[in-house]
Amino acid sequence: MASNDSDSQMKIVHGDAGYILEDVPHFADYIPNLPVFSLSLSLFRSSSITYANCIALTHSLADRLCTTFFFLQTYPNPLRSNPAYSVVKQYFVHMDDTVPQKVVVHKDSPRGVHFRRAGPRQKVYFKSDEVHACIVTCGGLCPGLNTVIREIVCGLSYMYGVNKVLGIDGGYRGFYSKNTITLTPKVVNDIHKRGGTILGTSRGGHDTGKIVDSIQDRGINQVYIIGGDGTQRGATVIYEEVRRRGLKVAIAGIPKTIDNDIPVIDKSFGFDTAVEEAQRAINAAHVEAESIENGIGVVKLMGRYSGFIAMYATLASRDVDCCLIPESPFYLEGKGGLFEFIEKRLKENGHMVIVIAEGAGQDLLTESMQAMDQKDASGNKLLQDVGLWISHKIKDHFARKDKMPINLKYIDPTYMIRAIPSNASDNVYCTLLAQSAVHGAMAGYTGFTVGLVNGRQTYIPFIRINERQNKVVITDRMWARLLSSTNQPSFLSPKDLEEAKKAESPTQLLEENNCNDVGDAEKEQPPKDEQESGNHTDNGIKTQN
Ligand SMILES: Nc1ncnc2c1ncn2[C@@H]1O[C@H](COP(=O)(O)OP(=O)(O)OP(=O)(O)O)[C@@H](O)[C@H]1O
Ligand SMILES: O=P(O)(O)OC[C@H]1O[C@](O)(CO)[C@@H](O)[C@@H]1O
Ligand SMILES: [Mg+2]
Repeated sequence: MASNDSDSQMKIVHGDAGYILEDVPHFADYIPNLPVFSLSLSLFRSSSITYANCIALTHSLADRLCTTFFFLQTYPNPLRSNPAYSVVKQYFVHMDDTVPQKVVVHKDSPRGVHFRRAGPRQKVYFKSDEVHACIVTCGGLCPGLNTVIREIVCGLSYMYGVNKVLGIDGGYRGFYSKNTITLTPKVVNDIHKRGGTILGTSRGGHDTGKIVDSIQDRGINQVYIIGGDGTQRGATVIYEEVRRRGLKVAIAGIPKTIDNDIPVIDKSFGFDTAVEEAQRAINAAHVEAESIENGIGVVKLMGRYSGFIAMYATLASRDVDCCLIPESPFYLEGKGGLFEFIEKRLKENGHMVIVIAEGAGQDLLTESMQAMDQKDASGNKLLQDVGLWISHKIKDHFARKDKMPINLKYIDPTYMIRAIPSNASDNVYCTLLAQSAVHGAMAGYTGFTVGLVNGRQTYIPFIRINERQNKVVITDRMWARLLSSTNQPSFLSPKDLEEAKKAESPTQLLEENNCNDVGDAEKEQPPKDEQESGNHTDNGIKTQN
């Protein structure tokens, strides 16, 4: 049984044994079906024309009606006759295929939340020459943006014979304030080898009415929106307005962020590339630090609210002695503080490397500096430079009379790790995301973000993507692994720890239940929210297959 939830963004379908499908919207939810076959039959009965002619006649009439009044009509998927796909056994995704959000389960656990599996469908809701697609990139840069653009253009063209694709220049505001760029497979052929986005990007400038007017005026019927959490929220209101106007326009989101702060999905594209590039900075910091007495290398990495890049770059490098992230509070002075740890490590090893995410320690900065309450055009808080601040603090501390002399080098590669082209693995990931988005839009789905869940491509309702930010859970095993790898203190006071446990209790509960005590879990079904967030993986980020 299906029921519609908040603004029809999520259709919930319940099945046996606690199965829940959090489905994505479809044109059929709000555009009336054209009764093609009843029309054909009535014509056939009432006239002397043959049945075949009658079907052809109604189809052509239906085509015209569809174009004018947005009635729905389906067509066989052109991939059926595509030599690349016709040999693939079971190429089309079964309409009942869904992917579980949680793969670690107990014997008697409910089956839990599922998402619709992405991929090509038997029937499509657009004829190739009817499609007029557009692509827009918003928010900060991220490795792989050009690859996604390339693969949407090539996917539409090579798989579905679609040749009308526009690039929107400079983010959301480009819909109404700039010219468009014509995108063809030839134009995008080499772009995956370049960093950035050939379409340009921006923050702010989201005027829903003007954007949808522009979509309508240009006759666009597929909109591919590539961007982070803010962008996906913007895509949601565009979808809602499109639906309110009853337009046959598919709105498909492709999640982008090197911060990896988008929930539900295994990880965002470009993240691997950013972590890899961060190694070069960490390596340089290490070389500098170990070449000089009491050398300290400080590296600042991106991560406004989520410390995934810092955590993964630290784990990958093995040269890092201390990793500081926004999710884990720390303090400088006194027993158990950062200065004490630095002194200890320098005495042990003669050098050390500190990796700090840009959003870490912002509370300490505002304590010691004048509070800066500025925001960017999208409303994101502008952060103060924690790398510079902590470098000064460490230098000042060790410059005191009774302290050891230190040599500190500060490296800030923040923009360098996101302005590069994607690596091989991200390129493959970008290709799959782009192709899944194209299949979804062609199949009439809308209001969805495409994403990898437990290694499978899925369509996720916008509402699930918007409901929270993905963060490192410091009471999870992955952060514990990092602490044991660097052998750094957690810097958490008992009060901090208590708060962290409270904030992230669902995950912690699940982990505890997994290892120690299943009693409580069996006694009481956790609320829906808790069941969902208990899907943290052993590595904090799931890898793609
Ligand atoms: N709630 C919202 N409603 C409508 N538009 C929004 C909303 N939040 C953000 N946007 C728009 O989305 C675009 C991108 O947002 P933002 O600058 O926050 O980047 P992002 O997509 O979160 O990417 P990242 O933070 O990873 O760089 C901007 O044009 C912004 O105006
Ligand atoms: O300087 P900009 O372009 O606003 O981007 C900075 C922000 O973008 C991000 O990389 C997210 O895209 C954050 O980590 C960072 O705070
Ligand atoms: Mg964001």
